[in-house]
Amino acid sequence: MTDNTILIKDTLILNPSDFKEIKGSLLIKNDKIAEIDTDIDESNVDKVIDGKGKILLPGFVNTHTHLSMTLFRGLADDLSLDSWLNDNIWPMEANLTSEYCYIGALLGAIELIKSGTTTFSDMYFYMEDVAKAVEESGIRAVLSYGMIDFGDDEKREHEIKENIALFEKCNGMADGRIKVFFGPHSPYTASKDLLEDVRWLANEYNTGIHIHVSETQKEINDSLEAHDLRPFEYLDSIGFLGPDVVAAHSVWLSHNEIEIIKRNNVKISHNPCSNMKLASGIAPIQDLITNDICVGIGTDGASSNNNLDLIEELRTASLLQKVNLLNPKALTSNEALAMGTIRGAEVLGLEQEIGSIEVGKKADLILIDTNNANMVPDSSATSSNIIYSANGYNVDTTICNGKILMENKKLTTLDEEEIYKKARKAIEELKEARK
Ligand SMILES: CSC[C@H]1O[C@@H](n2cnc3c(O)ncnc32)[C@H](O)[C@@H]1O
Ligand SMILES: [Zn+2]
Repeated sequence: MTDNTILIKDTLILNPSDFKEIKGSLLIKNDKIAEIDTDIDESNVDKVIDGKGKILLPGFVNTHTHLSMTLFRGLADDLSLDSWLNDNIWPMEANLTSEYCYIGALLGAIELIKSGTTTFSDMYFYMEDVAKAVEESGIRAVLSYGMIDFGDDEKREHEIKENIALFEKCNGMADGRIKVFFGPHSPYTASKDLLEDVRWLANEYNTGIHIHVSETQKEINDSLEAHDLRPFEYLDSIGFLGPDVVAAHSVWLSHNEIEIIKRNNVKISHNPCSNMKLASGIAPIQDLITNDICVGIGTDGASSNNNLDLIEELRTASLLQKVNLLNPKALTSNEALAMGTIRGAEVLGLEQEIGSIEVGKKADLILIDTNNANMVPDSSATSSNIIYSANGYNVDTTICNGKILMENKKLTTLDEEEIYKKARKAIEELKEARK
């Protein structure tokens, strides 16, 4: 079989693992980066992309989302987490079907690809249908089934069976673009037995765990009441934590909990827009980074954000730390860019494959077009122009696993209009079913 080659020529390559900039070209061979040089011969190359006036970056990594929830965008705004979830989202989710989750995931995949995200980590229901959307769209994903048992033994067994079935069916699927984690929803919805079973299963299957932790003050108070311990103290006390645990939100942390996170090498997914919109709080991200804790970025679902634009999420993360600490040097544009790429890859245990631009790594790459009003002039450092000035709409090309998913803003794998039509119909039906 002959190699499939793509040359991205005459571009500005910015590698967030060392922030070195190269003016030159990059050659993709099949699914991997094959060569990076100031000049690469373009004869015998299957496809040439002109990168002039563009910045080449690794694709962004969204470490916490619920892709099918894109259907619920704008459905329940201006609410606290408690009321958003209990009175609005859970009643809507009761009527979800595999088809709705599939359409919601396709809708989300369009938004991810268009705004430069090539990998996302998801915890939700009907995950085999999300896997189907991942396979068809060409994106990369870490999928987990969201397990909730509220202490019910029968439910626990069912939830565990679902996540194991997902692992057995989908781990390694889509040419290896899909990995499966275990997804206990949170310490307040998953019993101690379920959390202990998940810890054992993650070791047995040699995979990761995706969980919401310490999102609101209410969660801290409830945990203190139930266990006399804060959420991370409780998870530590039952031996749940480890380097394979990805804790979303992690907003309300005591000094002792930061120590616990560090000691267990737990990975954090920071979700600033969702935390702001639900008025949950401000996570101590600068503190975590200073403590050498690995922090990636995530949007959470589009129902609590309300979009999946990681450039906007990184900008918000940076500005929020600055204003919270009254320190303009907090979460710099370099730190934010790393958080959206190489740190995100580390959070998901994928740093050997993705997250930076290096020969031998997977060709998950994006081009940002600087010839847009909001990016001219580019007198600042390149990372500053991306984090402080750009947004997802400036992405014009997205490549995942060596395959072009969007070129010059045109999607190659998904039919936008068709999916928008189906998504509009799906949410109307779901709203009708709730009445
Ligand atoms: C059991 S599948 C995932 C479950 O999580 C819900 N969810 C979405 N966003 C949040 C959040 O910020 N905190 C807690 N739970 C969240 C989602 O609606 C599903 O029910
Ligand atoms: Zn979430």
